[in-house]
Amino acid sequence: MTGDRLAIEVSRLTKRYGDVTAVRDLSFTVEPGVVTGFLGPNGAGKTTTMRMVTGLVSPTSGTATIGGRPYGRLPRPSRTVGAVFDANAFHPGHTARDHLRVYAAMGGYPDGRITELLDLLGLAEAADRRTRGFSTGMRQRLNLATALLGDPRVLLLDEPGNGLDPEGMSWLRGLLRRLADEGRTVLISSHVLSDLQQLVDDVVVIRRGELVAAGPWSRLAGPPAVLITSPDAGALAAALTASPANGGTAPVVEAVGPDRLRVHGLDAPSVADLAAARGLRVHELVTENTSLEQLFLHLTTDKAATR
Ligand SMILES: Nc1ncnc2c1ncn2[C@@H]1O[C@H](COP(=O)(O)OP(=O)(O)OP(=O)(O)O)[C@@H](O)[C@H]1O
Repeated sequence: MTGDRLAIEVSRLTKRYGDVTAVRDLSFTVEPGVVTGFLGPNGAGKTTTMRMVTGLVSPTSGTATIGGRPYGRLPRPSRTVGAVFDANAFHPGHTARDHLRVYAAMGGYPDGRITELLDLLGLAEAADRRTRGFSTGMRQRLNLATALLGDPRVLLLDEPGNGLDPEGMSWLRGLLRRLADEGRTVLISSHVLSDLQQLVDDVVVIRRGELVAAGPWSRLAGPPAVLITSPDAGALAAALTASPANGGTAPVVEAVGPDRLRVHGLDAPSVADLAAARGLRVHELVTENTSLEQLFLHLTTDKAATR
């Protein structure tokens, strides 16, 4: 399947466990060639959804397909989809190489692939050590190596950054970026939103099993705000709200301190020009991008969810 671009399609997926509805009527698409972040508070249904996509859990209703087919109907599922769910699923007495040998034998992959992956995942030196002494970061690397054995076109990783130090995170970002650039489909869940921000192109946000938002991160984040410090903040706020921006609507101005304003709907040069035209003093002007964390909190609080 080398070179295939396979989207994941989740359509009206529902999973009930007795009285608990873990996932409810959930639909979204994960595109190939980009890294998609799967976000949601604890218990939102991320793992259940990923398990349904990989055929480990059967849906109560709805479908999940990869390249148009359910996981169970893919011709060679383990060569098409690599998934990581549990960072601790190793035999403690096995070395990293033993662990990969077992999985390589099951999938019919050559031994050369093991050495290649131990190198790629930065585990060459630890290859012959028993996994019982592995740090969480090393376990994450070994899990990823296991998922990559079949050179899959689709990767589903549940919290792959857990336990990685900043250097490990930066390495993981580079690796996932490269895999996506090769046209693979990469879906990762994470709690550490600041780590994801520098990595994801698209996001899918769920809450209590339901979709809250999905799409390119840059679109969901919206245009940046402008943070301005001015001893003439009051006069500047009045001038800004009286000035229609490009689209004809006035910018929204928020007071964030006695001499600080946050301006939405007008870019930094326009704010500066307007202040200069009115003879108002500006001490500081900063463009402020929405963080993934801000968007996440905005989308997953009760107030947002009941809109
Ligand atoms: N096998 C199961 N039996 C009963 N309830 C379950 C089962 N698996 C998950 N649940 C419930 O379904 C809901 C969603 O759980 P899930 O693990 O999918 O969420 P999550 O978003 O991955 O959470 P976390 O970020 O905490 O891992 C939770 O209320 C959980 O308790």
